[in-house]
Amino acid sequence: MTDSHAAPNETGRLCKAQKTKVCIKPGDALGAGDTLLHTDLLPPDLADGVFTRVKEEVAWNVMHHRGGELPRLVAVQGDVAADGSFPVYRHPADESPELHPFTPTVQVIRERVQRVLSHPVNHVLIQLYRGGNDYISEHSDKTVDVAPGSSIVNVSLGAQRTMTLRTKKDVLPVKTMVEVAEDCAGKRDVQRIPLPHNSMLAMGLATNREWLHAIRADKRPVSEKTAAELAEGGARISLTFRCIHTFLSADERFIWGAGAHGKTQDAKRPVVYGDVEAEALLAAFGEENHSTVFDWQATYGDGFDVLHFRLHDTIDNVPLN
Ligand SMILES: O=C(O)CCC(=O)C(=O)O
Ligand SMILES: [Fe+2]
Repeated sequence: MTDSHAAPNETGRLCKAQKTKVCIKPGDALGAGDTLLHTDLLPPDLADGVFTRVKEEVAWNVMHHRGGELPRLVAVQGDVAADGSFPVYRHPADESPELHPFTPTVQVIRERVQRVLSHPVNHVLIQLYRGGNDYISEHSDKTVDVAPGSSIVNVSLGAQRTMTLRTKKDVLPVKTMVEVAEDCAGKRDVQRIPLPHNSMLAMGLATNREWLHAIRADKRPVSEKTAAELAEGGARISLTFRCIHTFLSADERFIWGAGAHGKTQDAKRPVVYGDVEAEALLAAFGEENHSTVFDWQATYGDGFDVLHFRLHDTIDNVPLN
C-alpha cells in the first residue's frame, strides 16, 4: 500500500524536463536555503552502537493508515510534564502511537540536537525503515502544532538512505501549452540528499512550505549498494524531532496551546472527536501539502481542538505527515 498519494498532476506529461540537482555536501544550503545537513552529530563514543541501543529501547508499533499497514515501524516520545501533560503532533492518520517519555539514548540524541539548533525540541517521531522496501511517501510536514520559526530535525542512524526534496507544484495559471511547459521545467527542482549514519538534517519551515520530501523505496540489488547503504542489514532509524506548541492533559481530555483554541493551559478546552472540525483540519492539512504560499495564521491561527480523525471518503488523498 501507499500511505500517501501525490495529487493527480493534470499537466504531468508536460513536466518531465525538471531540473535535478544532486546535493551531497554537508553545509550546503538545501531546499529553500533554510535547511542544513550536519554530519557526525554524536561523538564517536556515543555514536558507537547507537543504532542498536535505540532499536532495543524503543517500543515499536505497526501502524495503519487508510486501512493498510505503514511501510515502516513507528514510535513517539516526548517531554512529559510533572502533571502528566505532553506535546501533541497532529497529522492525518487512522491511529497514532501512544507517547512515551524520552528513553535514555533518545534523550542523549535530543540533547545533541538542541545544542546544534537554537531552540528546544520536545517531541520525536521515531521510525524504523526495516530495509530498502520501507519508505515514506512525498509530503510536507503538517505544522498546526509546530512552533513558528523552529526547524524540523531528522536524525539518521544505521543504513544510509536518500531524502528526495521536490518543489511543490502550485496551481498553474491558465496559459498557452508552451508557457505551461516552460513553467513546469523552471519550477520543479529536485534535490537528493544522502543521509549518512549519525547525521542530522535540520529542515526550515520555508523548505517545508515550498518543497515536498520523501524517503523513496530503494529496490536496487545489494551489488549496487555502498557499504554505508548496507550498514545494519539495510535498516535505518530516523528520529524526527519537533518543537511542539500544542499540549494534551494526561487523561487526553483537554487540549491547549498555539494550535488549539485555548492558547494557555488555563484556557484549555475539551478535546473534540472527529466530525466537522476533523473535516476542517484535514482540509487544511491537504492545503498545506499543496500550497507554497500557505498562511499558517490564516489557516491554523484560530486553533483546532480535534484529536482523532476518521478519514471520510470525501477527504481523499491527504498524505500522512
Ligand atoms: O525518515 C526521515 O528522515 C523522514 C521522516 C519524515 O519525513 C517525517 O516523519 O515526517
Ligand atoms: Fe516529513
